[in-house]
Amino acid sequence: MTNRHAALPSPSRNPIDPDFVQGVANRTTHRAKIVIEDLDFFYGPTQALDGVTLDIPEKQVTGLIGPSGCGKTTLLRVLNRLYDMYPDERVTGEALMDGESILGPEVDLNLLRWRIGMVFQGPTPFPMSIFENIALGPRDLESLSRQDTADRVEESLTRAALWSEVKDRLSSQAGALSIGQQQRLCIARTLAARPEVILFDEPTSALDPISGQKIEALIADLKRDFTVVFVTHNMEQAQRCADKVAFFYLGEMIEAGSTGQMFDAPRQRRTQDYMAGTFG
Ligand SMILES: Nc1ncnc2c1ncn2[C@@H]1O[C@H](COP(=O)(O)OP(=O)(O)OP(=O)(O)O)[C@@H](O)[C@H]1O
Repeated sequence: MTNRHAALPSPSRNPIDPDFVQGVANRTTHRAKIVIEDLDFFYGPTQALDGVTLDIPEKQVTGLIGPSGCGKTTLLRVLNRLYDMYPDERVTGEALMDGESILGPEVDLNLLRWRIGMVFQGPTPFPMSIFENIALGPRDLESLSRQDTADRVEESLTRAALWSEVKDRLSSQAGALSIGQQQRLCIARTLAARPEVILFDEPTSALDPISGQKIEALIADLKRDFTVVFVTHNMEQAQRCADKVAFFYLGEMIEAGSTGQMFDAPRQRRTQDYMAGTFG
């Protein structure tokens, strides 16, 4: 990796140049955990991302917003290489984590998905017990002992704010949990891998308001230890949870900046219109 990603745009450039201003807003003062550079993505002939450049700050929450079909989910799918399972999907450009390519052919995809976990829109528990849902991955992949596995299950469920609700019924089927609990179980399953980055794709859209609030609180807490990226259609949720917001439109990343700046003083007309509810 070159070190051009780590630095702010050169101060010798004209500071009123809008590209310079946007560059500063996009590159926050936090170290970038992930750097996305000029990324294009194609589903067969359909281009879904067009020249996306974005830094994801470490141990911060980054919210991806924008109207339906603008490429938010596609970007998450790129970051943990889900597209790799589909031969007609392809990406160009670069995405780096800690300076190393996520997209190169040499990347160990199992390890990558361990380091970059993903929580989907609706809960996707495995048809097995609560305990096994969490234990399955780390026990097999890290060859954990029985006790270490049990400890990891407790640690993960505690961190996902579910332990007190399920500790007396760990052998029950996960499918018997409420939908909100199932979503926290899926978060616990992701945490059990001890990832560095967690991607959430509209994590509360299938939940009732109370369950949604619990997930929001969880996201806010997780950034103490993890880098979080989440997709949301809910502007209030973006304001409550995100430190940084990136606005997408028709596959392009139009504008990114601190949540305060993006909501109080968006620079681009399309961002203003979207925030104001004029379209989308
Ligand atoms: N499997 C696919 N095959 C072809 N085109 C796809 C596929 N999945 C998504 N697309 C297209 O790619 C574009 C981006 O889709 P994506 O799901 O990333 O948008 P999004 O912003 O997450 O939308 P939403 O907010 O509705 O979830 C859209 O035009 C969509 O129709």
